[in-house]
Amino acid sequence: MSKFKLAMVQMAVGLSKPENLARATKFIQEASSAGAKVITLPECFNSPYGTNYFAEYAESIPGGPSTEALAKAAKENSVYVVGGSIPERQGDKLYNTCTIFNPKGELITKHRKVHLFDIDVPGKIRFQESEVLSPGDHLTIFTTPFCTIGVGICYDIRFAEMAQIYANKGCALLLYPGAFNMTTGPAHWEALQRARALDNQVFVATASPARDTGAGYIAWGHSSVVDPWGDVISTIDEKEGIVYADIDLARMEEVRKNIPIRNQKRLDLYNPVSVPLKSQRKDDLYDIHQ
Ligand SMILES: NC(=O)CC(=O)C(=O)O
Repeated sequence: MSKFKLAMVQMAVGLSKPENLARATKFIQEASSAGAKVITLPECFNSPYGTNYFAEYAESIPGGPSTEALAKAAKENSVYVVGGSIPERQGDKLYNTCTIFNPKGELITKHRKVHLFDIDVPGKIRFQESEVLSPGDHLTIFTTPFCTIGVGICYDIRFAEMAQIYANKGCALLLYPGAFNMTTGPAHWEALQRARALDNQVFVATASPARDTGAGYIAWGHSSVVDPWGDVISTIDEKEGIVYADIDLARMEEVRKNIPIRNQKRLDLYNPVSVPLKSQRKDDLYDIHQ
């Protein structure tokens, strides 16, 4: 199938976990009714985003109320659900984790944010996820009947090498649940999506929480879908809503044919960042769900 509808959910996230889960479920139903086959929630959709909240809202995966709600919603609506992220607890460690469900409601894989959001922009924003979270150690790819999809969480989008590996491994779509803020959002959010799309001639899509100006961390919003030409083909402002896009793989092939950078790389002059050869990597570096 070369065409399918993608939905990126920009939902309000508050202090009540049950209300957040009910909202996510309602949005999944709505997107499915509109014909979406792959539905993505925002980063930290079950909890406010903040290092002071992660431990309180953390769950084991699977087994917690958030993954149970997503499994049920995926099954009832017969859709792929890319569950934004939730704080995950395993042993004495916490992770920022995206769970991915198939249309039978089965958890097929999960992505733990591999690049933790540790920044300090004086006078603007200081955020140190590593004070409470541990980083993941896998890149995450899953296959659907529509296309192969690579997953990153928010800050992961800043790392071009990761996206390039996904593209080299056959991903046509990169999904980044994310929560940029009022400093980095206007400056970098769209530029990074367009950069990753242009570098790799793939579709790139983001899902942010809706903006809550009363929150400790104010999300930028502006969930979007960018096509392999670098055009923003669907987007939203800061309020709640769903961003839909028809992902047409023929468009990707056309762009790749028109501007064939993939066949023009001077690998004799620079090392490929992708390490697809088994001999060059640890066997467990990638979590690829076929
Ligand atoms: N919240 C993040 O992980 C990333 C972010 O806001 C940024 O890179 O800017």
